[in-house]
Amino acid sequence: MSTEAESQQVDAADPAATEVAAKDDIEATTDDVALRLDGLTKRFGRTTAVKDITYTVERGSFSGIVGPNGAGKTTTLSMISGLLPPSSGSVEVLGDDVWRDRQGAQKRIGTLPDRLRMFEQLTGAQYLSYVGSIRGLSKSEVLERTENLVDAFDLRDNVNRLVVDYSSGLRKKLGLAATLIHNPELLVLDEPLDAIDPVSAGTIVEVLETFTSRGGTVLLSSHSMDFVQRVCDHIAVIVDGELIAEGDLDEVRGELTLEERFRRIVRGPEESEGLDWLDISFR
Ligand SMILES: Nc1ncnc2c1ncn2[C@@H]1O[C@H](COP(=O)(O)OP(=O)(O)OP(=O)(O)O)[C@@H](O)[C@H]1O
Repeated sequence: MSTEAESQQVDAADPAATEVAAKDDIEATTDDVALRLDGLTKRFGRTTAVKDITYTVERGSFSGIVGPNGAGKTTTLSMISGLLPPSSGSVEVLGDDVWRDRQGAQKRIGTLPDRLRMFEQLTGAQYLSYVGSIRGLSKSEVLERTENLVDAFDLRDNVNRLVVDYSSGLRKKLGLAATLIHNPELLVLDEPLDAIDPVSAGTIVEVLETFTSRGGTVLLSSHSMDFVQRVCDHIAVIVDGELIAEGDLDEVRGELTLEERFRRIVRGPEESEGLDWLDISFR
């Protein structure tokens, strides 16, 4: 018997060693998880916007949440980011309970909320510097990272203009750049490509793919099935606040395109009904 095999046999007979090995296994598994939702629920008065969602996102993955309008995507992402307290259930980011140590968790998360408020009278560069400084970066880090982000998000031509003059797409790009300035481990992005032109979308996807290739994790919501299908390796479908399908892209869509699968899951009416009067073809 080899020395290694002998030691394995001895370890297997030793309860303490077995316990250590089991603990290592659990830690290895926990290490692979970026986000764990357990029974996450949000009620607004009589409306239950998010119902008992249990969901796990692996570290390094590019995960997409899809669902019809009002399904509960924004509410879910807001609870994950520490912006909206859950009614019940828990959110763990990289092993830490977000709602037990919100500030600690937020250091590890970069958030692009649904309606991002910005300081309108700052220039793009000043806005990034401001976000960097409240994130606790040194002056030199702020300067260096602002420069890098301006280039990465192709904001050079607009960086000295006031935010108030930015278009919706430019605001979104600036907001996305700001989510990265503190080098987070998890990005939580609500509709990141909303109002973004195709060229800028390509730029953003490149940045996000670089982020995941270096161990970061992305969780985003989107109404664009094309985009989700192109970039996400894991998908969750939420309807009426409930998680009704999740898995790898191929598991969720099967033989169909994601858009077809989504339509079947959500069962929207194929045609608009009751709008017969909306017809000018014989005028
Ligand atoms: N602050 C609030 N007070 C009351 N109801 C709310 C509040 N925020 C959200 N809701 C309700 O919760 C449900 C889920 O809303 P949410 O914004 O999370 O959906 P969504 O999937 O992001 O929708 P969309 O795709 O249209 O952005 C909706 O019925 C919405 O009206």
